[in-house]
This record gives sequence, structure tokens and C-alpha cells, in this order.
Amino acid sequence: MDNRTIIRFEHVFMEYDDGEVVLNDISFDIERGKFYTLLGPSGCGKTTILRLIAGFATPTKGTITLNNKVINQVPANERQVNTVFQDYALFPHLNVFENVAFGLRVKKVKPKLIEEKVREALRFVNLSGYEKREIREMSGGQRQRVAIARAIVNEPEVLLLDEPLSALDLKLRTEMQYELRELQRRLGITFIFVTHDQEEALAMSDEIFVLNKGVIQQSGTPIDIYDEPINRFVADFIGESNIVPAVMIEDYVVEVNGMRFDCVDAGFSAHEPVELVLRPEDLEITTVAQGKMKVRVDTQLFRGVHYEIVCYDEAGHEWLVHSTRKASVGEEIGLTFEPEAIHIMRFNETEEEFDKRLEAYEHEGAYVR
Ligand SMILES: Nc1ncnc2c1ncn2[C@@H]1O[C@H](COP(=O)(O)OP(=O)(O)OP(=O)(O)O)[C@@H](O)[C@H]1O
Repeated sequence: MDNRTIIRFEHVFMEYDDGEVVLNDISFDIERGKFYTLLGPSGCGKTTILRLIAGFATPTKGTITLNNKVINQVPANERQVNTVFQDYALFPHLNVFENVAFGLRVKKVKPKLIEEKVREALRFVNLSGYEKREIREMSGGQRQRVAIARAIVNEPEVLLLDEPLSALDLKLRTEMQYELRELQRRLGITFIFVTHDQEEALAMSDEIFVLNKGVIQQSGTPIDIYDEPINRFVADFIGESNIVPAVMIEDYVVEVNGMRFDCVDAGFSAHEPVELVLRPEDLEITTVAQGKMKVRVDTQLFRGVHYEIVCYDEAGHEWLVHSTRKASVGEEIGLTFEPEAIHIMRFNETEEEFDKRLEAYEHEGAYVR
């Protein structure tokens, strides 16, 4: 294992007592000092992964390594890992200072050092001066920061954050997204953040793991995952998409609903059935004559930054368009897009097969079948 890797999961399975398989052969590496997000729908196993890292649960099968040491059986309090929970789990009867100091007092750290460390942690989360405040006198965002201070005061190597922003209203949530990202940069430690909100994951992360039904569907940078989703689940879960059954005619040419388009995808068999993905913001409205396809506008909603327009092509297939340009319901318009905007997904391709094909295509100009 190279020195950058701090956590490794190798073929980890998790079953609870009722026999439900919650994690099904999970393997991944977490590098030091990066911001990771586990993203997926409710019940997909995100919290279970955090519990395994924290030591609140033991895997049924597989190995979990922290700093080159297998930790399957290491108790939670002996791991350099701290968790910030969704409900913050603060002590309501203690003030801000004592909430943050609690763990250090339990460890019998000297009072002078506790004073120093707590003040430092509170400074990190911009709560200097709030030491004597009662928890009930703090706002949601401030409580959140107390919970983070309480976790970082222990100087963990890894901070686990389980949907820490879900109780906040939208504006505060956005502010806290900036704060958390900035805090991670300043601390330089590894953050593993859980959310089911794809925009939050895209905005905050260095790396995202997209999970569904106990399996990692895809891992990568936000841009990789947004631009090159590996399958229908990921394409659908990360932002809105037009996902349409299509056929590869030859390299760089795809046919959908009887229309042929240039694309930049290669490495498929001739006439291989595939799925074509086009993001609504990549479709541009033109006149019928200038468009690559002709559609009729069915509905239009004003969304502030853009119009959300639903249209149908001549084969009766629906296309969602996000455009700053207004159309009229019932109008026939053209849609155009760049060949690069088309993304082709192979049916049931694994992440490794996909990466191999992408790499061959990008670096060697060779095709992988
Ligand atoms: N202690 C437990 N005993 C039995 N089953 C459990 C236990 N904890 C979780 N599960 C089950 O494991 C599955 C995954 O749960 P987990 O909490 O990891 O999902 P999640 O992705 O974090 O979901 P959410 O976003 O709703 O918190 C669920 O089906 C859940 O019912």
C-alpha cells in the first residue's frame, strides 16, 4: 500500500442479523488529506461504511486497513477517527467549551492543555468568544460548528461526517458547505462526508463514491462522474439527463430514434445497442432548419436561471432542455449540440471495463472491445 493511502476496504461484506446484505463486496482506497463523499439514496449503505470505519460495527467478511494496519477488531476509541453525527449529539447540559473539552477530560488530559486545544478548535470553526454559551442558545449552524470542534479537538486523521447539513435550511446549508470545504483544506486531514444530495457532493468533494444497494457504482472526481457516468443509475442520480436507447453505427456515429449523430465515442461493436446521455443544459434551441433534430415544445417552466422545456421528437421521444432562451408551447423548434456533449454508455459495463475503454480512447487512440 503506498503512503498516500490511509484507509483501504478490501472485499468488504456486511450483513446485519436479519440476513440483509447491506454491503456487497466493497473495495476502495481513501487517500490522505482529501475530501471524499459517499453519495447514494436512502438505505444504500453509506452510514454502514462510516460505522465500519469508526469501529461501531465489524464487517461480516473482508478487511479494513487504517495506516497499513488491519483494524477489523480494533475498538473505536483506539482509532484516529472521529465522527460528526447528523443530530450533532451535543450535551445540552454543558456549555460550548465543556462540550468540546469533554473527550479530552475523559482522557485525563492536563487542564492547561485542554484550555489551549479547545480554544484552538473553536478558533478553527469561528466560534472564539462563544465558550460560555449554553448549547440551547446556539443556532443550528453554530451547533454544527460546535460538533465539528468537538471532533477536531482530538486531532483525528480522518473525520467522518454523517449528513451533517441535513437539518439546516437551504441558505445556511450552502454557507456551511463552503465552510466545511475550507475547514478541510486548512486542517489538511481526510474528510469522509455522507449525503444523498448530489449537488452537495459535486460542490464539495475531491472524490465521490456513488453507491446503490450496497455496491459502489462509480468513483471519481465530480467532473468525471457528471460528464462520464458509467451507467443509467449514476447518470440519473447525478443531475438531470436525457437517457435514450441508441445504436452505435460505427466509431463516432450513433443512431437514436432514426437520427444519426456524430459523437466522440469509440470502441463499440458495429450496431451495438447502447444508451445515449445528453444533459439538458447541453441542448441548444435553434430554428428547425439549423437543428440536428426537430422537436415540438410540450411544456415550459421558468426556473429563474433557465427555462425548463419538455419537447418531443418525431418518434415521440421526450427531451428535456434547459435554456436561457424562451420557446412557445406547441412550437416546432430545432435542437443542436456539440458531438462532445453526447456520452455513450454500454449496457452493464463494469467500472473497470469503462475506465479501460476510456483510457485507451484518451491516451492511445486504440479501441477496447
Ligand atoms: N443496526 C442495524 N440492524 C439491521 N439493519 C440495519 C442496521 N443498520 C442499518 N441497517 C440496514 O442497512 C441498510 C443500509 O443502511 P445505512 O444506514 O447504511 O444506509 P444509508 O445509505 O446511510 O441510508 P440513509 O441515507 O437513509 O441514512 C438499510 O436497509 C438498513 O435498514
